[in-house]
Amino acid sequence: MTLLHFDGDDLGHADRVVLPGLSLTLARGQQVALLGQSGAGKSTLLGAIRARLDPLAAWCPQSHGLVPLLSVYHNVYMGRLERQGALANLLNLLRPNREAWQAVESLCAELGLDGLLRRPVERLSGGQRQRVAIARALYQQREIFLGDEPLASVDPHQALRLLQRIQRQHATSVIALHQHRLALSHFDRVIGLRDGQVQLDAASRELTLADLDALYPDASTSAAATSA
Ligand SMILES: Nc1ncnc2c1ncn2[C@@H]1O[C@H](COP(=O)(O)OP(=O)(O)OP(=O)(O)O)[C@@H](O)[C@H]1O
Repeated sequence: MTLLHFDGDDLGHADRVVLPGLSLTLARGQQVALLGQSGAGKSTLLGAIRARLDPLAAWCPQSHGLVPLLSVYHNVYMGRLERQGALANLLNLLRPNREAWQAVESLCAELGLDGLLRRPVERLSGGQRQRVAIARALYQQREIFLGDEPLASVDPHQALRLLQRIQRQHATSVIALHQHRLALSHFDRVIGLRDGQVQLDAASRELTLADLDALYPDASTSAAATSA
């Protein structure tokens, strides 16, 4: 079932079109990997998809969007802020309610963040912050998952585990990533951007690593990406 359709749309930013005349259809029930070299427009496309799908989509941004001074618990809890009234949120900031605490605790345990709920995010490693950002997106409990390189700062084993966790909860996802083997093995469809266009859009089972390499004109980038 069609989820959204871009029909020759110019996507970009206030003063700059990045993806001119973009045509693309996304369907429910598809796990989509979004590839392309740095600057190809992955974040721009994800932003446009997010704007169309809100409030159906959970969002895990590239910059993580965490509040460094607040605890892991509070950062994850923020995923559902808009579902509660202001007073409930304020009280929960001062003194977490037990139900919310348990839910966040069990989610964090699944992501290898056990024992860290009270720690300010500024005192976490890059990979731990990444997992907090994923936990916050999972905590949103939306139908669709949109992730802008959510697996960038974790090791390959963790990346696989986190991806499986994300996809178990979301039958539909669009995730920007640079791990080509994962794109072929754990996604239904690969969309590849290059030179402001969708250069590749195919079922992952029909693709090879060489097809994905062609999205990266810089050979060294390509070697780094495919080795993951
Ligand atoms: N807010 C903005 N205003 C104007 N131009 C922008 C803005 N954000 C990004 N761009 C430009 O749009 C182009 C695409 O950027 P985008 O962030 O979408 O690429 P990307 O594929 O996500 O890159 P990366 O892998 O490095 O995150 C780049 O040339 C970038 O400089």
